[in-house]
Amino acid sequence: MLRVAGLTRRFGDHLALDDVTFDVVPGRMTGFVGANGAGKTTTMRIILGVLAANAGEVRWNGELLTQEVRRDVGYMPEERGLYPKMKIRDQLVFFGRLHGLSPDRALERTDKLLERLGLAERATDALETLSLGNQQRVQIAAALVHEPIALVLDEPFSGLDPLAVDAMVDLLREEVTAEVPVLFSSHQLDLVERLCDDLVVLSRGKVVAAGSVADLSAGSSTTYRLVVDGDAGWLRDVRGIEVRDVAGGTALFDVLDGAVEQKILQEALSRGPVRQFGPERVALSDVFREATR
Ligand SMILES: Nc1ncnc2c1ncn2[C@@H]1O[C@H](COP(=O)(O)OP(=O)(O)OP(=O)(O)O)[C@@H](O)[C@H]1O
Repeated sequence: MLRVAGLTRRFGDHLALDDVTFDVVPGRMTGFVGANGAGKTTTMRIILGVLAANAGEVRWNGELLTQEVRRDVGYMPEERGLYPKMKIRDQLVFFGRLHGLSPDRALERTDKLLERLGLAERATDALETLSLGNQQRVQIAAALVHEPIALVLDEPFSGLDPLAVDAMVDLLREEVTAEVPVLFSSHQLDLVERLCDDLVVLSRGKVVAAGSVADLSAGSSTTYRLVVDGDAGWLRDVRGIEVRDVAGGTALFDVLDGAVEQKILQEALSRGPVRQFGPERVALSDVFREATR
């Protein structure tokens, strides 16, 4: 597990990170979201040791993250860091070697990744001759080539077309299944909602929400939605709930007494077909807006 604990970073008078603490757990994909300037890139740079913190620490499986272990973390920096004139296969092999792979293994991994990312035919082309989206695919390959123990990816999906997003998502899911903790930042909340198991929301340098996407979007679990074919107005006479809204067959209500929920379902079924019944979920964009207000 990757643990970020109490990270604080100042740039002059500006407090960019204020006691930032969260975990990136193996077998789970963690989304890192926050408005422009919230401190995501700064946090990721500190994790990778590119930038120093004023206070706090980064731990890997309980131990302080050393430079040696950092070498095994896959990183996709915001500023992207590839060589424009170098052939893409050569540079991926180079990065694999830099991180300690044997020449054979580096080549094997490179060709597998190029194949998976639909770039096998471009293997001997210089990076700069590729479209920006394809350059980004090479960038993710560079983060993955050395079989990293954890992945820290700064905006890996920005600028990608839907097919490239899917190819990258498949690759990342394989890493997650192999118990590699994955942290990625993104402004695309729909993508984050689709992909992530866990979420960390940063606002002006502070963690303002963290936890599983399921928990964060469960909202107030006492608010229920009922959708029936007939009129749901009868709910107004039920004790133990507070009706928020009824429009035809659709009703939104708060359960004040836990036991009443199943009785309502039975009553609704006895009156006709029930199309929907359960706690109301909150869209991630609303969770984000609420947390960063
Ligand atoms: N090298 C630096 N010198 C001075 N200020 C910096 C430096 N790097 C970051 N900052 C400031 O720290 C704050 C956090 O920036 P950071 O790039 O980490 O945010 P972010 O969440 O990644 O934003 P974005 O979504 O726009 O990429 C910002 O106010 C930024 O201006």
